[in-house]
Order: sequence, then structure tokens, then C-alpha cells
Amino acid sequence: MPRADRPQMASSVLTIENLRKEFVRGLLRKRTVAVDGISFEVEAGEVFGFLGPNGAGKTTTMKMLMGLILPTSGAVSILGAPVGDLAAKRRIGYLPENPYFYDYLTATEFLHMVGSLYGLDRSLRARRAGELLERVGLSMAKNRSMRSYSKGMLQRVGLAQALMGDPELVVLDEPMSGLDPIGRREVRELMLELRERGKTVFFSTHILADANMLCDRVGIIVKGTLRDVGQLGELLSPKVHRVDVLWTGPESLREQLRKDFAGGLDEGAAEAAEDAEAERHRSRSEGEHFVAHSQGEVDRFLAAVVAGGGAVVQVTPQRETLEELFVRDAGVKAEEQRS
Ligand SMILES: Nc1ncnc2c1ncn2[C@@H]1O[C@H](COP(=O)(O)OP(=O)(O)OP(=O)(O)O)[C@@H](O)[C@H]1O
Repeated sequence: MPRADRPQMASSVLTIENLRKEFVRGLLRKRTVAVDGISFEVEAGEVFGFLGPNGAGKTTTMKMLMGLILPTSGAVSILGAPVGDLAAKRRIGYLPENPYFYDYLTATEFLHMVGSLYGLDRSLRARRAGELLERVGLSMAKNRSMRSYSKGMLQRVGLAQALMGDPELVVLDEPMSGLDPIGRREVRELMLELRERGKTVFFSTHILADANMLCDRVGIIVKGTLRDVGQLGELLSPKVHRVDVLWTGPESLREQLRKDFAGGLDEGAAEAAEDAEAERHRSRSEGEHFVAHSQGEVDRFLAAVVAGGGAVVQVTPQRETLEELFVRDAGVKAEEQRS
């Protein structure tokens, strides 16, 4: 099957049905439901972001996909085969959350070892190891023992080893973890490059900016439950839910408007802001910022600025951001748990 055809076919590379994992701990057999019956699919050729706060169940899910832990119930099909199928495993690359390396090896030696596990011959191993270490920016250190590597360098080795088998599906658990902003950008570029080559990327993150820049679709998991799955554009509420006003004017007007437009933050925003007033009115070098939550309030605020001798510089309607969606999903879940 030619690679270029795969995305159009939109076939499922990963199908998860009602997957559940319950951990039982200690003599008292205390139960933790880490993953609570989640279902979704990842299509061929897409970059799918698995998003969730700490402890949401991302790593547990990924470990079940890789056959490292057994699900309590539910079914997974990965590249058309059940979890653990050896032929399918050869077509998957995996970066664990906390990869362990034999740190007395050099990165080159380690990649050779991984290449052997994939059954690659010596020359192919050497070529891939060289190319990948170059690609992840480790050529300079490739013949040094990994004991001397920083956290970010080890993360890069982890990415390189996940790609040694030239996998069709790449499963990456927090691939940006431990990387500086340049490293994160490089990894994002690498992931987009993989997609361009027809690969499927399934990765977890709690860094929303990365998901925003990368993902064709996302799944949001909170406390073991899948809250949302879909294209970001579809998940984010299309309605304008606040309007940012940038204005300038005399100090006296600033004080007056802070008084006149002090209250009225919606409940979610008020909870999020420790200092609600500071959140609504902010002084910056470019001018004063005000956040309005209804069209009526925008109209009144603009009129007050003009009447008080100020000038309106910019009015920007804001739609929901991924961060707000994330907080919204997490908030709904918390509510449900309280009731
Ligand atoms: N081996 C285990 N035994 C008992 N509980 C566990 C075990 N592994 C994970 N958990 C619990 O399962 C829940 C989900 O953990 P998991 O590591 O999957 O979350 P995560 O979304 O990957 O979080 P993070 O972003 O912090 O890595 C947590 O409450 C965690 O404490």
C-alpha cells in the first residue's frame, strides 16, 4: 500500500474500546481506578494528542497499549492486531515516560542494541543510528557514555530509539518532558515530519501549547475518564466568551473605570483568578487591558473610555482556548465527583 494513500483511507491504527484499569494495592486491597472505560480511535497518518493533567491515566493507558500492563477489562486493537502481537510490535515505536538506559553504553551502542531487537542488520543499524542521532541533535555526543548525558539529552536518545525500527505508529509518553523551548520545538518539528512521511503519532502531554501547535485531533482524559475527543476546532466553544479591550487614558480615568467595572467576572474566571480585579484590569507598557464578558459590557466600557477622554486602541473578541477547554473539562469532572 503506497504511504501517500494511507491518510485518505482514514483507517484506524489504534482502536480502544471500553478500556479500564484498576490497580489493587496492599493488604487492604485498596483500589485505584486509573482508567475508567475509555473508547476512542486513532486514524492512520494523524498526530493525536492524548491530553490530561497529572495522574489522569495517560501513562497507564499507554502501558496497556504496549502490553506492559494488563487491562482489567476492555479491548485494544493496534495496527489491526491484539496487544502483544509480535509482527505488529515491530511496526510500533514507543517512548516510555521514564525511559531507562544502560548508561554505561554510548548512544550509538544503545541504538545498535535497539536495532538488533528490531532485527535490523548491522549496516542498516549503523545508518539509522547515525541519521537519528543527527536528527535529534546528538551527533556531537554520540560516542560518549550516556552516564554523562543531561535529562534533555536522554530524552532525545529516547526519541531516537523509538524511531529505530522506522515504525508506522509512534507512541510517545510526554515526549517534550525535560526539554528546553528549543528542544521542544525540535521535537514538534520531528513529529510533524513523521506525519509528512505518512506515520501516525500518538503522544501524551500536559503541555497544551504543544498540543495546540501539533495535533490533528486530541483526546482529553481527566481522572481516568475521556472527557472529549475530536479536532481542536470542533471541541473549542465557537462562541465569543470574552472581549479584550486595550485602551489608554489618564490615571484618574483608570481609577474610575476600575471602580465602575469591578465586578461581573463569570464564575469560572473568578475561580481561576486569585485577584479578580487584577485579572480584569491590567496595566501594561502598551496601555490598559480590560476583559469584558458580555457585548453590553463592552459597549458600556468603550463609551466610558471615550466620555472620560481616553482612547480605544484595540478590541479583540476571544474564543475559548485549549487551556480553557481543559480547565472546563477538569472542572466538570470535579463537580460530578463532588455530587
Ligand atoms: N502501579 C500503580 N499502582 C497503583 N496506582 C497506580 C499505579 N500506576 C498508576 N497509578 C495511579 O493511577 C492513576 C493514573 O496514573 P498515570 O500515571 O496513568 O497518570 P498520568 O496521566 O500519566 O499522569 P502524569 O502526567 O503525572 O504522568 C494515578 O492516580 C496513579 O496514582
